[in-house]
Amino acid sequence: MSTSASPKPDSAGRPAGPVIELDGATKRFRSAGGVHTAVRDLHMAVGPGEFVAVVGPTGCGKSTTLSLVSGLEPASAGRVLVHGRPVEGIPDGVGYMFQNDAVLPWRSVLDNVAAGPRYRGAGKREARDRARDWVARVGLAGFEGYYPHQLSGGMRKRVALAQTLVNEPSVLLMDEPFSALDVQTRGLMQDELLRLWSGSGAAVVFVTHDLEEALVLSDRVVVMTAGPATIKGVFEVPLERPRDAEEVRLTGAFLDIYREVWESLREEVQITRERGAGHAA
Ligand SMILES: Nc1ncnc2c1ncn2[C@@H]1O[C@H](COP(=O)(O)OP(=O)(O)OP(=O)(O)O)[C@@H](O)[C@H]1O
Repeated sequence: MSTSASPKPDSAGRPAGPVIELDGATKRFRSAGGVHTAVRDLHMAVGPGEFVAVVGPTGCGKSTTLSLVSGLEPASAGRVLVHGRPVEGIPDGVGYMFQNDAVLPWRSVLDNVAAGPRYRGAGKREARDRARDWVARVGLAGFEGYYPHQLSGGMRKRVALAQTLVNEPSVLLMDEPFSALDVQTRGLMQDELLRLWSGSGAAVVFVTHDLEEALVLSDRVVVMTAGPATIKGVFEVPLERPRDAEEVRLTGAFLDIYREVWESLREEVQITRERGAGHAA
């Protein structure tokens, strides 16, 4: 795993080294049925400006891993660090995007995007100026006054992207943000994300069921085992940037890395399916 070590603090005065670090992180949930281990002994480091995708079988613990980084859930054992500091609550500089977006139906596009900066203390005018800029950057100039119900699914996702990026996160956590979109819109959003992320310096952890999506977007793919999730393998993605989401999947290099990662993932998917069949029997 890359640690992108640099001897000096970054421009925001943050410590050098990985932006995200999981060091033996484990999460156990207590329920009426007893204690359930969701993720176990995770070791992972993500440097500034790195894009890491996490894939694994259904229910293995991918979302739980993101919850540990975002501070939504405390680790039961091990350490989770963001910018070199232990995560206690939601760390500064973290932005998220989930499958269900946080676009509020009663607010216009502009007000939805301006809400984050307002909440973080920006004045009304500054928040709206920044929001207007991001609305344009995600390709929605002219739609500032529209309400979410007047937008297509893809446009709504663009609003959600602007809502997240307007806060200029140094850590971007994405949990299947495009999985509800049709295939074409999904490809467009993948391109859009790559364009907006490139040069932002943000460290991204992107959870997806879709291995193609993982490879199109990331520098590295982390394959998780059937639950409780631990890291089975880490694969560097040898595809040049900038990438075109539609074109890159047709290249020989893409097919080679796809086969290699799928070989690893397939075994875990199979284990999960067999367990499911066992439960159904
Ligand atoms: N708050 C919670 N309380 C109890 N169990 C939980 C909680 N959150 C998650 N789990 C359990 O932890 C395991 C991992 O769940 P998680 O949502 O992290 O998996 P996932 O890989 O993201 O799933 P999917 O692929 O379906 O999105 C599951 O068995 C789930 O039921």
